[in-house]
Amino acid sequence: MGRFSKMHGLGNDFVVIDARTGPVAMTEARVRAIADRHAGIGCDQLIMIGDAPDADVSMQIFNADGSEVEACGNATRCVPLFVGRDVTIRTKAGLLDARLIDGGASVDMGAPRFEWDAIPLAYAMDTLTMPASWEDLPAPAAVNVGNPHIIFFVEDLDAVPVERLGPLIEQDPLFPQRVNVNFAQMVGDRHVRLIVWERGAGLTRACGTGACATAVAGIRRKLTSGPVTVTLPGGDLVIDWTPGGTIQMTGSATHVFDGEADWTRF
Ligand SMILES: N[C@@H](CCC[C@H](N)C(=O)O)C(=O)O
Repeated sequence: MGRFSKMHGLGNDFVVIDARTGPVAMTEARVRAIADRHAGIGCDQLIMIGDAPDADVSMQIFNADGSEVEACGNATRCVPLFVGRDVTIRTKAGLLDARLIDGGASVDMGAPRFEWDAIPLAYAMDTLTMPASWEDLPAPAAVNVGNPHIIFFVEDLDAVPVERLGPLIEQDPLFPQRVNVNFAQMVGDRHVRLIVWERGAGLTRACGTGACATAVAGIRRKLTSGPVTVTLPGGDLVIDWTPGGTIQMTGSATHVFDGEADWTRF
């Protein structure tokens, strides 16, 4: 039997497995079965915490569709809560520092990247105002914050057909590794509303890296300046970034329950 914790950051939920006590073989099919909300435990992402030679712990991140990815902001805030103290975390996107605060955590998410081949895009173009549009949504920005994001700043967020456009853009051949799709509306000088269609997970209640990418794109476009409050369907994150620096993300992290499961049954 293997132990796990059910956790979430603003309703973006995780099955967190402690692989420090023994290896857990995770296949794409097994992740999909565990993440299944009807026949499995149910989660947006499955997180495996392990040992790391150069950090307190390592974190592996799997989307609900079984794909392994580089970064997950909301899960990163859950890691110090899971471990019980401030931690350095080795991820595929680099080494991250996560500090516990009252009710959540603050994380240094590293420096964003803007080069077209770092997003990555299929061919060279300006990533601040992309010469591309989907239906009547023009000129998005692209940012890599460990994982790839595209951000549309819109006038009326409620009018965007997120569930129709999200998967279409996620799978567009312009994005060789697919993409997380962010729809954002400025609602104040330092306040943005955001809905995210996540690569490999679909519509989630919150996306930490999406909030980081959106705040960075808004600051680069001079629509806002940090710290920026990002309101997602699941609640608020505060994101701070100054050009040339690293991104600071602060917000809640929640432990729901602990359980045991026989992973070979999935
Ligand atoms: N929910 C996450 C992002 C998870 C990974 C993402 N779907 C991807 O494929 O890159 C967050 O809080 O950042």
